[in-house]
Amino acid sequence: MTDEQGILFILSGPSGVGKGTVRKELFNQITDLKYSISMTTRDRRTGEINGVDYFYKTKQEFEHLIEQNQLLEYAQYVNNYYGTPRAYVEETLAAGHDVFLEIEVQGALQVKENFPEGVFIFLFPPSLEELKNRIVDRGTESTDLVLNRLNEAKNEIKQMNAYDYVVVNDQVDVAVTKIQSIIQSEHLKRERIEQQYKKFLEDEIS
Ligand SMILES: Nc1ncnc2c1ncn2[C@@H]1O[C@H](COP(=O)(O)OP(=O)(O)OP(=O)(O)O)[C@@H](O)[C@H]1O
Ligand SMILES: Nc1nc2c(ncn2[C@@H]2O[C@H](COP(=O)(O)O)[C@@H](O)[C@H]2O)c(=O)[nH]1
Repeated sequence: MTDEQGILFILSGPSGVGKGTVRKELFNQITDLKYSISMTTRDRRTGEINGVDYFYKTKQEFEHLIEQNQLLEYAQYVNNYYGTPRAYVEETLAAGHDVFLEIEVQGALQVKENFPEGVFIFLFPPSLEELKNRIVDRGTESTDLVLNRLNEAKNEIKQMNAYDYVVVNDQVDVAVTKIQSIIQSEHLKRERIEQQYKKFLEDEIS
């Protein structure tokens, strides 16, 4: 057991619930958290930057990454691939930094199998009506894609029991404060376990 490894935090929840908005505000408050930039085959939206919002890949490039086992998890979500680069996450955690993933539910469940010690947070909408308004008002998807994403949302919400924490995103600042508290308490929990383990080893030697 070592206290050098960082903690992996996974934020997921339905499209449009506000994961990106909450994550960006969280990163304004906590500067020593590292964001894992995902790979995707979806088209770049206006204003998005390759290497900042995502690494944009062709389907062929993405499937090559899958074959090379370079993804910690990946999912097909509404006709596109999305995935987390394995090397960045493993190397950053090993260097002692916390890593933050913002991913959909199928991918989060894969991470849970490989990294059960991760901290899984589900961001929940105040209502389905509000979720729909947020996706529509964002204006980034066609009507068909909004409907596909809302259908996915219902399946995703059914799986929120698999998460360690559920945070309602009614007001962004309140959701951010709750996630900050989760991060702090997870650190305290691990410090206490570490101390108990060290004490156990000392007692055993003496
Ligand atoms: N608490 C909130 N109250 C009102 N509007 C919000 C709130 N949080 C986010 N929004 C708005 O909802 C829309 C969707 O937010 P955002 O893009 O962050 O969602 P997301 O979960 O990251 O979506 P996706 O999974 O599709 O990337 C944005 O227009 C954002 O400004
Ligand atoms: N399984 C993964 N899901 C991811 C990843 N990166 C983002 N996402 C999620 O996909 C949907 C759609 O995203 P959008 O940018 O097209 O709106 C959303 O829920 C994202 O959180 C990933 O690496 N793996």
